[in-house]
Amino acid sequence: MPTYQLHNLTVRHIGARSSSALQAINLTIEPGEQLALIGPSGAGKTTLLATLSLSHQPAEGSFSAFGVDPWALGEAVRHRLRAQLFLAPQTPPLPPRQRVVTAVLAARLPQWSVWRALVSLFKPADPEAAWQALSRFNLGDKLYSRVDRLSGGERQRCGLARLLLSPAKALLVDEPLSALDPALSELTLNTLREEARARNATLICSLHQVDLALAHFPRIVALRDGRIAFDLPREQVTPQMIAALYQGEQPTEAAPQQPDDAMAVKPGVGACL
Ligand SMILES: Nc1ncnc2c1ncn2[C@@H]1O[C@H](COP(=O)(O)OP(=O)(O)OP(=O)(O)O)[C@@H](O)[C@H]1O
Repeated sequence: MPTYQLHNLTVRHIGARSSSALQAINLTIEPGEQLALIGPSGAGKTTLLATLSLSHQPAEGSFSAFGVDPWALGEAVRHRLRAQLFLAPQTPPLPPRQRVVTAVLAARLPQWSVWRALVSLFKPADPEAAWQALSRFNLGDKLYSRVDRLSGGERQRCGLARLLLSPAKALLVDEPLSALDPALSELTLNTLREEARARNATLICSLHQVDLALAHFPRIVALRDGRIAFDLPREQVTPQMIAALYQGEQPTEAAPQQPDDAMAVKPGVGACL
């Protein structure tokens, strides 16, 4: 059963004056797949991730997650389905005065009773697990720091450490590298991919760094103006396609990277732009 199946999907933002944020989206995403969403600013990447995390109800078309249409379910059942999905937004909503350990352990709230959750606010329930998750993003030393004392990149990785503690089977990650240097970007993508592989979870990650998307992800879904421009194995993505996708835009380039495994496309994508 696919993790997601979208057919002719249209999504509109409430109150938006312009046309749909997503139009005629067709996508089938299998369990364990790892794919990158690319495309210029405003293309619809965040909207698609929000739709996949059940934050936006589609206006038209059909949508299923784990074989069911979440919007045909009652609120309580849909809420339980949400526990299977984890969206890591670009700017994680972390309470500023909270300790990092508490903020990270909050990923387990859906699994806890109200009583356990309340107690954990005062005495973190499993600091060792939080430390391990943070350490995988090179952030173990911030376990007891206050969230508002973290740098932008540290906050971003703190948000990703939450993902490691959630039991989700679909990991949705929105521009995780926007505040990270090249070495941490590499570490972050490797950690996310390892985690997804270890739990056979689906990983969908939006990226502005086209070279990193091609180096790390076997499948590339490109959006432009709310539509899928192409959906291809990375070996079939050509520099010309990338140039056309970003025509009139400037995709972000990271420092030169070595692909982590064999790939036919040379990531010299920036050169043609
Ligand atoms: N809350 C909102 N209300 C109205 N329109 C919105 C809202 N959020 C996004 N949009 C519009 O929807 C379209 C898609 O935006 P979205 O944020 O999904 O793009 P994106 O590809 O993630 O962009 P970026 O790379 O800049 O983050 C844009 O035209 C944007 O202006």
